[in-house]
Amino acid sequence: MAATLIDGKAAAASLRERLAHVAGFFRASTGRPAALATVLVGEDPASAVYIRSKRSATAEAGMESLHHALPADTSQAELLALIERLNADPAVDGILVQLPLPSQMDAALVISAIDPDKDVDGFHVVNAGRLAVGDPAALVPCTPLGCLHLLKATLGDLSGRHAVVIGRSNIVGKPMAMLLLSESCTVTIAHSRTRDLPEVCRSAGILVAAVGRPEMVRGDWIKPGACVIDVGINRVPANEPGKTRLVGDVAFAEATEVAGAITPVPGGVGPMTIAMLLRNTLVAAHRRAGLQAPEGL
Ligand SMILES: Nc1nc(=O)c2c([nH]1)NC[C@@H]1CN(c3ccc(C(=O)N[C@@H](CCC(=O)O)C(=O)O)cc3)C=[N+]21
Repeated sequence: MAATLIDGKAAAASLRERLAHVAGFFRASTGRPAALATVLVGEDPASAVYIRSKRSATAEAGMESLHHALPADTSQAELLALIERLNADPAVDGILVQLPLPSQMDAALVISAIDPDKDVDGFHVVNAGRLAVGDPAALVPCTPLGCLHLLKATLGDLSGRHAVVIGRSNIVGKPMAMLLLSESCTVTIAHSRTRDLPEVCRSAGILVAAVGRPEMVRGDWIKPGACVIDVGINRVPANEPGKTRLVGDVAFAEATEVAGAITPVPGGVGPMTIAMLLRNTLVAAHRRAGLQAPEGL
């Protein structure tokens, strides 16, 4: 029996529709749109594509997209000066500095310069700390937030389930584990050094793969009926010469024969990441305006 396909594209579309209503409410109550400032340094083509989708999603939801494109040879001091201006600008609710940054920049230092209450990526150590201690003021990284949304939509209450997260990055693995813990899951964080990784994965009712290795998770690593969330977005050579295709961290064709439900790549977690960026921007905007954000946003 093939697994249920978790349609992230559809879930993201319906979330974005709801967010557009909230954005309209915000605009009507404050007389200004919620605004997201994006910063792109250099011309990495993949980053340019991602920024374009984020900007068009922002505008489509009735929010303002303020973009700053800086040349690849921008100094760190210049970037920090821009962040200071955006921090001080009352019309800016969210600041996103697209990663990766060019090599002359220290990404951790740049992120630490962002006002935590405008840090809609949730990458600032203050937001990581807030998430870790369960402070509702936390802005939570968009990708794990999107994964959690899909898990709850698929499974309902997650409490007591065993979740295995493969990957320990600050952007996905660690915050994902924190979110699952806050939902009362039993959480295992596995990684490249984990002994008997397939066996650990086989114990998971919820398996989140965020390692960045194409199709690493095989069908026989999956517990029958498990819910599998594939965070990987890996570009690999396609059958046709010169062409590429996207695959996840999970070998989809094998996994779908075993899992109860699974996200595809593309069309799974990726679209949810962008929807959650809009969500975080609206949350930040409401807080900054002293307004109560709608329940369940
Ligand atoms: N400061 C910062 N914040 C980020 O959130 C951030 C970043 N930097 N750097 C790059 C990564 C990557 N990322 C994605 C967002 C959407 C899709 C997405 O929508 N993917 C589609 C299609 C992808 C395609 O066709 O290439 C899908 O999975 O269906 C993917 C990846 C956000 N990132």
